[in-house]
Amino acid sequence: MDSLSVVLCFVIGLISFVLISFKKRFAYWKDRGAAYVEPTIPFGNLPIRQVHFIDTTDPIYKQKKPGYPFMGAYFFRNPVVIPTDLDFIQNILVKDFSYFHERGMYVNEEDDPLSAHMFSLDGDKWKSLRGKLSPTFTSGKMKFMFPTVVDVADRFNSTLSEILETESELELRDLLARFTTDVIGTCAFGIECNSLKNPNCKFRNYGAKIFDEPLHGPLVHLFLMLYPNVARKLHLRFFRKEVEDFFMGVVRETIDYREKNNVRRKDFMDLLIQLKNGVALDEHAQKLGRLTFEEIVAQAFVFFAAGFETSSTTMLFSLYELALNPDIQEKARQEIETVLMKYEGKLTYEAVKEMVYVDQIITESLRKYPPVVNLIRQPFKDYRVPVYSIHHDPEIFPNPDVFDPDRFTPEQIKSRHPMSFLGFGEGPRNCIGLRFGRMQSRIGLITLLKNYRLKPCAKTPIPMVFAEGKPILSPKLGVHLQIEKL
Ligand code: HEM
Repeated sequence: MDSLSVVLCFVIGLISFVLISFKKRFAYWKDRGAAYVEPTIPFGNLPIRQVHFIDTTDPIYKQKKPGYPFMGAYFFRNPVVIPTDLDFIQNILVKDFSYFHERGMYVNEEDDPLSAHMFSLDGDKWKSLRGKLSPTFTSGKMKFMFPTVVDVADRFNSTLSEILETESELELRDLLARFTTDVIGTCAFGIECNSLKNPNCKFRNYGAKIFDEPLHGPLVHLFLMLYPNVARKLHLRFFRKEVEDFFMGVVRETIDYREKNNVRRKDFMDLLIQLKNGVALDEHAQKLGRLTFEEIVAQAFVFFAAGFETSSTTMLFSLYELALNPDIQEKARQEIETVLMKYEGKLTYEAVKEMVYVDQIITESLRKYPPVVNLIRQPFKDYRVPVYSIHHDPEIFPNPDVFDPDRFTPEQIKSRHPMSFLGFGEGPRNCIGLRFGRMQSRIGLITLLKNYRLKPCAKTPIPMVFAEGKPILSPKLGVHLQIEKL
């Protein structure tokens, strides 16, 4: 045989080997009698072009088959479960939680201490942190932080009103991200960063870097999740070093200052410092040991990362829908005025709790535009609960494209399956910051609706187009609205 024939044989052999191995792998769901979507080599059921995360699961969910609790799919060569039945989802998230408590995210404590935060950690470390930090999110603690959030909202309002002296149409995505950055900057780090007034505020710049300029592209992210041990050996990080240095520096300075000057404030940092010093925050809470400095930084960081963009996009989509639905906007404004009159014009914790229609608007916005579009659980296979698809399933929410806050009256909620709304996830691994997220979104919305009327303008994206490749559901080109001072 000449050398060309040898090379040809080798190439043909290699291709045959790869094809047979893919074929074998792609028989996984068929062999088990599951309902599945036919995969293609090499991406499985993943779309080839750069897409939003919705597109990784929604086309599969839409092919769901009656009588089957899930659709089998493949992300590259890996079999993935896309649950389609709400009882089955309840088993995963709640009833069988003891088997489904892991997310399987990449953590590299040594090279990248920020990655060791509660969202990514699994096993005993997650359990211990969740136990330690749950008492920081009780309704009592929310009441304690409420005045701090209202102060930030007041500052936000006065800066916005200054901007509106010269402009009437504004892009709101960045503006609202600045508001929630200021809230979390104040509540998680105790830093008064008026990022709205100061566009070069470091908190906003580093916050934007986390989501808008991730260190790696989607392929490397997948590599980190699929081969974490190799990635750790290669010392691969998840977050940029400069982001780590910034957050480490801020937390170190804050703790040093507070401990030296005996400063106590109504914020998460105060609660985290107490945990560092071994103080049990809740009489019922188990004493689970102290938090180390690195653990404090990683948790303060995740409060920031998980808390600012989720809440700002919740407000953003709510305002977008209110601008398109002036009747709903007026009804909300009337509720705000009526309740405030009862409380002598003061935005108190109790007043906000009474504004139930505003809360229904937030929930309806989270239904139509859930910031986290898939929930991940990884017992032994990858499970992706398709939140966006469930929220848009006409069998669960008739006319899903219509924005209707009345879907969330107590009677309507009772009439549906408990797993039909998953905006904050469900079960013991749901969103720990749910109360805080709702609180800051309510305060922000109330402040804006009380003082301004919102209308669509020529630049408003109708219909909404989502940004591709972003972990949090967000509009592609921001949301421009016309804002009138009342
Ligand atoms: C409207 C605002 C928010 C939304 C829609 C939201 C949504 C979510 C969702 C869907 C999850 C995953 C739940 C699951 O897998 O079942 C999650 C987890 C988490 N969220 Fe939020 N979130 C919001 C605000 C916040 C805030 C303000 C904080 C912190 C201050 C926060 C901190 C976290 C953390 C630490 C986790 C991981 C919990 C764990 O693994 O134990 N979130 N969030």
